[in-house]
Amino acid sequence: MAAETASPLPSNTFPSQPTKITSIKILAESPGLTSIPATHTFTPDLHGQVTSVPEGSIPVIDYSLLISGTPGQRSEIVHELGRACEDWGFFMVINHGVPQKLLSSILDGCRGFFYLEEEEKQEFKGSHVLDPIRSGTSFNVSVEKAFYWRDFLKVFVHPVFYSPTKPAGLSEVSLEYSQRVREIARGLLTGISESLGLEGSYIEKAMDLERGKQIFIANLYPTCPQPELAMGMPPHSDHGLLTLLIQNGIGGLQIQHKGKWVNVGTHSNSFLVNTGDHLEILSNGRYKSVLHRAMVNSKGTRMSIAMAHGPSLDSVVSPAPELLVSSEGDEPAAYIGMKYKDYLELQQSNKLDGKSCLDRVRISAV
Ligand SMILES: O=C(O)CCC(=O)C(=O)O
Ligand SMILES: [Fe+2]
Repeated sequence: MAAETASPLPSNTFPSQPTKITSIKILAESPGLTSIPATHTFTPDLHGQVTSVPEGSIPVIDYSLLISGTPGQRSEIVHELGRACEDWGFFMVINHGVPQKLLSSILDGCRGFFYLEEEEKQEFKGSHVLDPIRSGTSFNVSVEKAFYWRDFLKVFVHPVFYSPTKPAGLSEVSLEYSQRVREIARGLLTGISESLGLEGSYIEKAMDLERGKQIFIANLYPTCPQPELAMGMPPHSDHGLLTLLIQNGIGGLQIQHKGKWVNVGTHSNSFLVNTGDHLEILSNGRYKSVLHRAMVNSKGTRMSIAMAHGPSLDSVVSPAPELLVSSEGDEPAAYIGMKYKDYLELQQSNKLDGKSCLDRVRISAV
């Protein structure tokens, strides 16, 4: 693995640092750290050009209108959802009904996990992509050339609920949070099905959401002495259908929109939602999976919690046949079918040669 072949770091620059970095939090807490290791350095142009979108241009979906609005309000929101998925692959959800207290509690619980002693976290390390609890650093260390300024905890919370047993209380809060967020994701997917001209329950049934995979991902991005040379999480798209994200009031998420990186900022009491690879496949490319990345800063530790909602592991995901016929004639399928489980394994493998997993299932136009 690249992490094991990295050359030792000069001891005068990084005083008390182990050669193999297993926690960015520990590294960031090293006394007198003023620069970052070569293993974690990116060339500045990787940050690319960033634009700030004018306030109000990121789509906002009022969830309460989707669930309990008048028929007219509901059809308006379904239309807005479709536009948001098509134009951005990203939107904010407000009036979702999850109490602010639960959002704070889950962020506190995850902070508690990251602040456990390193030895205590060892039992939750995991190794395989299908291990129900995994924690560690970076993104996918087996295939990366440079490492990211990020520690993470990844837990499967549905169809079987798992949780680290420490810190006390995390498990209960995580169960409640997972259930509430899953309900919202299902409500949104009902609206998204309708926006595609399908029955409301289409995605629910076709993707077997009763047994759908829900993955809880907590990210910790400690303060970084050289944020312009580091990356919290590289540009990527999420597997699955929809990811719902919250953060601790410190921004860092950027999404790609019309070829430019856009700062998303912080929006208290709302979920930031992005469409995933399997919605792109199911919709035959109408709703593209959005590229996004996380930047770091020198001012404060950032935390985010992403909740990914995918099909059941055994679902074979391919374009919905109903979307391949239109009044203008037949539309060819643009993706091959692949079992969700196989997709996850392929994504984490080193068999992609720098390509995205989506490229592997996309049928290129001849
Ligand atoms: O921390 C963020 O804002 C992004 C997290 C993310 O993209 C992920 O966990 O997949
Ligand atoms: Fe992501």
